[in-house]
Amino acid sequence: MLKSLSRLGGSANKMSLLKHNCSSSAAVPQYETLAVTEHSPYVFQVELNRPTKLNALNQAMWREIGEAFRALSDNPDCRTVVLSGSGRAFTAGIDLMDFSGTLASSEEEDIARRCNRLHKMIRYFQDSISAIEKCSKPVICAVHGACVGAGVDIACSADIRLCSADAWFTIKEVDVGLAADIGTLQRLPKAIGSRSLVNELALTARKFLAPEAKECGFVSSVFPDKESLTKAAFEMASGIAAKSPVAIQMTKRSLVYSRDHTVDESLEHIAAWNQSLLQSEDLLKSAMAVATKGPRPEFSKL
Ligand SMILES: CC/C=C\C=C\CC(=O)SCCNC(=O)CCNC(=O)[C@H](O)C(C)(C)COP(=O)(O)OP(=O)(O)OC[C@H]1O[C@@H](n2cnc3c(N)ncnc32)[C@H](O)[C@@H]1OP(=O)(O)O
Repeated sequence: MLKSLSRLGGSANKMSLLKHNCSSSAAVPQYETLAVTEHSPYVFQVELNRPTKLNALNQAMWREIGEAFRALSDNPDCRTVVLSGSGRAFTAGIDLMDFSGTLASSEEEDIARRCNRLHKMIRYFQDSISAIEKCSKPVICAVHGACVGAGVDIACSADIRLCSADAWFTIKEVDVGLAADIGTLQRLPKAIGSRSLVNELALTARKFLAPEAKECGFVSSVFPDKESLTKAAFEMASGIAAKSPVAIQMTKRSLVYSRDHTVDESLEHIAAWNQSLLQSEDLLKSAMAVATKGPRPEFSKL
């Protein structure tokens, strides 16, 4: 087995020597409503950071979530992201004061122009939250306390959801006179098994607590408190970050693609990608380490 692995890796080994540690660290941008930090090598944290307003999403936060996840997607120093909230809640959803200001229109604005503006605004908010799903790096969403409205949109866009025992969720939109339009109605039915439960939660806006979130598969684990949740989220993130970034990023890409396509389309999708990625040095390094029971390999930045 080792002989055939080394044949496979002849050119990959040379490439590895040339490329190893060639790329330099990129600076982490600063944000008004988010705290973005490099927690440990290759692991970043994005913290919603308006704790006095329970991390309600104002205009700046809508903009910055999109900006931050697009930047992390392109940042070779980032391999996994933990997304959490500062203070006593994950988020209380859209900032209702800020939002009512956005909805107000001047008397000169006719219906067509108002519709045009609102359509753009909705698409802009959607793009911001979709940037989490489109981020090439896995995003682990760690929810504690309230997760309301737009918070559920955010959680639905993450790859892995964990929560603390005090977490509670509500698809609150119908209670504030809205049909949810930022992704929950599109993504939640694909995240949990029961269509009836999705419909019930969206139509009644009733709270669901951590045990129910776990039981229905919305979160994969519940931890006793925020501290243990955060610790577990970072342990998971570090474990993922230690693996081949080629393998991890392609796995995320394939999982997201497969959710929205047929099995046959998805098999062709991964075959088309893997005809290139099977030639990566990461495959050789990882397979060698497994075959020789050797130490975990280091991987070049991606
Ligand atoms: C195009 C549309 C795009 C997106 C649409 C998204 C839809 C949604 O997100 S719908 C959900 C909207 N959010 C809500 O309805 C939640 C409102 N908040 C609450 O119900 C409560 O705050 C709570 C989450 C149950 C927590 O209650 P409590 O523990 O008693 O804290 P409070 O004293 O109420 O709040 C503390 C502080 O935060 C401010 N705040 C809370 N939520 C919001 C919010 N959504 N928008 C703006 N501000 C909020 C609250 O006013 C307090 O601020 P003070 O300055 O201390 O008064």
